[in-house]
Amino acid sequence: MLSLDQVTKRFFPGTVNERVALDQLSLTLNEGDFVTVIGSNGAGKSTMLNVISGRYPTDGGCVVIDGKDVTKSPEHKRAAWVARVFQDPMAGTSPHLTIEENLAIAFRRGQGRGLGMAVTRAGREVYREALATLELGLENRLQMRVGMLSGGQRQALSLLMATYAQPSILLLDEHTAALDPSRAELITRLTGEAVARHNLTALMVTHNMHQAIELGNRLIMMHEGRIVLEVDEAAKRSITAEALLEEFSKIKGASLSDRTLLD
Ligand SMILES: Nc1ncnc2c1ncn2[C@@H]1O[C@H](COP(=O)(O)OP(=O)(O)OP(=O)(O)O)[C@@H](O)[C@H]1O
Repeated sequence: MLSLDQVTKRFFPGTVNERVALDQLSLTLNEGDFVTVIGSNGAGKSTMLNVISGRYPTDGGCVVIDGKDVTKSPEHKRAAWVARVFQDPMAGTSPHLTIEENLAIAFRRGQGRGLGMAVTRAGREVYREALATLELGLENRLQMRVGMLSGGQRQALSLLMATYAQPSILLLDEHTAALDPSRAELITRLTGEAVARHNLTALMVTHNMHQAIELGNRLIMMHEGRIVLEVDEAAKRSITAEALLEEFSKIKGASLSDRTLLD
């Protein structure tokens, strides 16, 4: 479903500022895997997502999605397979369009151009049904402009828009970090539900240890552009935040990100 094979990414190569953000990183996600990613500051977590989405070209190795080598595919082409929810709740939706217009665009993703944001009667029923799963009452506010929604409501909508079209890979980029604790809790729950409903393959970067443990069936820890710990499905069921911290403290020179939330 997703495979990174010996992927290297350098910034400012050949200069005194050279940074190796990803160092021959290899990772495979099988269909339905949901991998949570934690690590130190500057470990390469965001860079890994950017290399998968095609935002950054690689300096070595390859990225394979659904058996297709997409290493050289630009971001807009990979958008047919890769969906992403960003930290900023404002990033995933268009504030000047209504809820139903945003959904019309998202739900037609990958079905070619033409209808754009046109809303049909049949479409409206589909949107209402999908919005009802969020349990936020948005199904009764289809014609409201998205700019009027709260950050938590917008992030819930972004999540729905990213997951509904069942992307081959869902990237979650600290997508609850900008929300207050109760909204973060809601989005965490909705994330688990959406991934399970569509049997999605997902990769989630988080600084929230509780979330990293609660969500997903596998966990990886990154440091200096490499994966330094992999927790498989069986081990993840019983792992604790304390055990993860203990593992991290064994890595020479490593400290968990200063934004880490322990509960
Ligand atoms: N656009 C960029 N230009 C130059 N250097 C970059 C760029 N993006 C990332 N880096 C560098 O690459 C390394 C990895 O950064 P990255 O943002 O991927 O880490 P991260 O694990 O997401 O960190 P954090 O948890 O602090 O957000 C860092 O040394 C960072 O300074």
